[in-house]
Amino acid sequence: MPVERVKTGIPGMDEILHGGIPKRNVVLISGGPGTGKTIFGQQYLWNGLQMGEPGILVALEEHPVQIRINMQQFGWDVRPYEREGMFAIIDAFTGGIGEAAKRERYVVRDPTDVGLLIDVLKEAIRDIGAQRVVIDSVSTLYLTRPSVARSVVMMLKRVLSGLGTTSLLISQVSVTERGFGGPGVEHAADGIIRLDLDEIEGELKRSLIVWKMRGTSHSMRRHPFVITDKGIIVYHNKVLRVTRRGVFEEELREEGE
Ligand SMILES: Nc1ncnc2c1ncn2[C@@H]1O[C@H](COP(=O)(O)OP(=O)(O)OP(=O)(O)O)[C@@H](O)[C@H]1O
Repeated sequence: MPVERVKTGIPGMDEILHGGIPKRNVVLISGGPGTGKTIFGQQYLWNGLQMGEPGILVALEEHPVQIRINMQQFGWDVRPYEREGMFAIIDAFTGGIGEAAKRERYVVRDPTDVGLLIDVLKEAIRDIGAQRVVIDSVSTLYLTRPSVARSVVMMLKRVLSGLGTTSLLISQVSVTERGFGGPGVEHAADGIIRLDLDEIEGELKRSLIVWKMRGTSHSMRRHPFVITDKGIIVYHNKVLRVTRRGVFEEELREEGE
C-alpha cells in the first residue's frame, strides 16, 4: 500500500520530500535564530486549511494576538478559520495573564507543566478534528531541563501520532551548533528538516536539508530557499554546494536527485 502523505504545500518542499510528509510523522524543524522555522510552521498550517485540513498551533514563544498579526503579514488570516472551528491557537505563553488572554479559548495555565499542556492539546485536537499540529517551540519545554528532552518529545509523539495528526516540532539550536536540538530528541523524532542561514561574501543565504524522514525517500541535498511576503519558496531544482573554494548555488539538470 502506498504511504499516505500530508502535503506541506510550501512551494518546492513536497518535491524534496518525494510527495510530502508521511502521515502521523512527528518532524523536527530545527535551526538557529531567524532561519525561518516559525514561518515554515505557520505556512504548513495555513496550507492545510486551504486543503480542508484543520490545524492547531501551540504558542509557547509568542502571544497569540501577535501570532495572528504576524500570519496576516503573509496574507494568512486565520481568524475566520478559528470562528469556524477549523483552526486553534493554544496559548501556552501568557499563563492566562492579561485581558487579551481571557479571550483565548485554549489556555495552558502553567506553561511549564507539560502534562497540563498535553491535556489541553488532546482536548483541542478532538474538538476541531486536527490533522496538523505545530508546536513553536518544543525547546521551550525543556530549556532548563535538558535531561527530560527526549521523554518530553516521546510523550508528545504518543499523543500527536496516536490521535492521527502529522506534526512539526520547532526546535531551536544556537548559531554554531551542528545538532538538532537536544540529547536524544533527534532519535525520537520521525523526521528532521534543518534550516540554515550562512553568510556568504557578506550576504546571508538560506538553505534547508532533510536530514531524516521515516517512511519515505527524500532529496539528500541542501536546497536554497527564500522568504517572500507570501512565505517560503524552496528551490528543489537548485543545490547549495560547499567546496574548498567557497559556497555555490548550482542548478540541477535532472529533476530531484
Ligand atoms: N515579509 C518578509 N519577507 C522576507 N523575509 C521575511 C519577511 N518576514 C520575515 N522575514 C524573515 O524571516 C525571519 C524570521 O523568521 P522566523 O520567525 O520564522 O525565524 P525562526 O527560525 O522562527 O527564528 P527564532 O528561532 O529566532 O524565533 C526574519 O529574520 C526575516 O529575515
